Amino acid sequence: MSFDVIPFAGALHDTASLRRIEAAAARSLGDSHELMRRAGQSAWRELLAVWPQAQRVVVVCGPGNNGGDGYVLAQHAQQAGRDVQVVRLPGDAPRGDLARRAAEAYTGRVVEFAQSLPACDVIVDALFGIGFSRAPDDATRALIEAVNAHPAPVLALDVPSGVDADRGSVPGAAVDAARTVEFIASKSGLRTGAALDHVGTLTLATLQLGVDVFDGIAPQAERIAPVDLPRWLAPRRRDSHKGSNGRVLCIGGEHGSGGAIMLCAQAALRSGAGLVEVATRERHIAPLLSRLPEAMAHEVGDARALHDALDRADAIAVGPGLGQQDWGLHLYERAVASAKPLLLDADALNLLAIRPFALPADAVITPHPGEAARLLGITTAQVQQDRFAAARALSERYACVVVLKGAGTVVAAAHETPRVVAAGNPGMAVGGMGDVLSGVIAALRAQGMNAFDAASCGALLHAAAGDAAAHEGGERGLLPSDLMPWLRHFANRDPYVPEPMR
Ligand SMILES: NC(=O)C1=CN([C@@H]2O[C@H](COP(=O)(O)OP(=O)(O)OC[C@H]3O[C@@H](n4cnc5c(N)ncnc54)[C@H](O)[C@@H]3O)[C@@H](O)[C@H]2O)[C@@H](O)CC1
Ligand SMILES: [K+]
Repeated sequence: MSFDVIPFAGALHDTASLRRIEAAAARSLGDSHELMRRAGQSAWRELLAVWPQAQRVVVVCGPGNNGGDGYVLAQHAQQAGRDVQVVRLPGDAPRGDLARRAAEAYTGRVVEFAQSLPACDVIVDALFGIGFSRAPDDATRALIEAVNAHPAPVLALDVPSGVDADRGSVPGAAVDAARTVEFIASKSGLRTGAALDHVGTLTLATLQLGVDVFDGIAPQAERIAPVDLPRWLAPRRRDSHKGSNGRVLCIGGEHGSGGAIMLCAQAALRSGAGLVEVATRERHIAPLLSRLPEAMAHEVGDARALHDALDRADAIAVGPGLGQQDWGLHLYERAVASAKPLLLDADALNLLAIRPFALPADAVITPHPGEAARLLGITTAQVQQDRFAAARALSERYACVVVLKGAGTVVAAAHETPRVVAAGNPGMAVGGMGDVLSGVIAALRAQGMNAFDAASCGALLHAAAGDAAAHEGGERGLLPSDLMPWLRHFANRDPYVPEPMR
């Protein structure tokens, strides 16, 4: 059976799985070269469809099979009457049989890269694919920089060269592609971290393989996009009441940080919580209630009031503006000890890093890379080098669900396939955005969603709202408050939403 869409649309694979899939595909076709032929041909079709006017095509070929795909494309371009040049580094003639065969079939010009690339309308990046294995040396870096400095758009084959297709990191320099056509299956590393600045628009060429080539190979991660929201956000029952929609308790707002807990509470209400209470400093209560009369706010100096509020809550968000002084520490300890569905963010994570309490089962933490680094005792750069590994390590160390924020948010939990959020934008890198996310996830928990789904759906809802708000008025100057109407929109919307650009 042939198919154009892989069986599990959000499936993401790592390079080890891809090697196994490729081997199964080669066995089923009885010829490895056929795969390369199909890869090069589909990439050529993609180039033709996107840049039909392009007459001059430069194909930058590396020494491996990614280069082999490039020679196949070059041959198609030449046969179609285009002005084609293959450019390669001195010493980068094809090394393996497959790529050599593809190179021999191409009879056009091959030039060695010196300092600059020829004038052209499109550059095809066939330097490295999933075989990229180390930081580029000086000569390779110079070639990558020449590609990026060239005015022509770049079509990357399988992976933008220089991007680690498993981790999403860029150990040296990487090609900035306008488009990347992935072969056979989508790669987990192209959905998170630094990779997102290099991939451009991602498309998938399935090479007309049968579903059987995926037999026994589980995806490493799942890509989730706004179209997936209805999976979790079914329409409400007609006879629901405010109690059945859950009561959220938001804890935080030390002196000087009252806005954080207000944003958290407002986001919880806009994400469908039936009742929202806020435990905060007394001086924040009046401004909070004047902005958000739907919330109930308490001064928590009184131990009885805190006990009752904790007892009533269906889910607790602790951390926004909490501070790390005695007041915050006390509230953090009480929240963790409550054994209620718990969301920890911001200062609650800083307190967790220095006072590692055992978290209640199914707690959710939402660190940004800096907080994740503190929680793991490593550097932020190390977190970003492998965001999947960092999220997994956090979920194991703290026995909780982890939402590792940043470009391509990763949601991880023990015994679950990690999810990567294919939405969100750099306008969301602004103070207060995390407080909104905390409120969203706590609201979904209070409405009965399990921790992993609430974390995934909440991260997606937050990102979709951020994209809609940015679409309205731009990324710069986007405020967390701008997301509020969009949270409501996406929490209720029709099943159909256009796919994002990646
Ligand atoms: N194996 C298969 O069945 C298929 C492979 N295909 C293509 O083949 C690619 C994988 O091919 P390969 O495994 O040959 O690997 P690549 O072509 O991605 O790269 C491996 C080559 O690059 C060198 N290299 C890696 N990192 C380097 C660095 N930083 N600096 C300098 N040299 C470096 C390696 O020494 C090796 O020679 C896929 O991404 C895909 O494009 C497709 O043709 C489809 C079928
Ligand atoms: K490439």
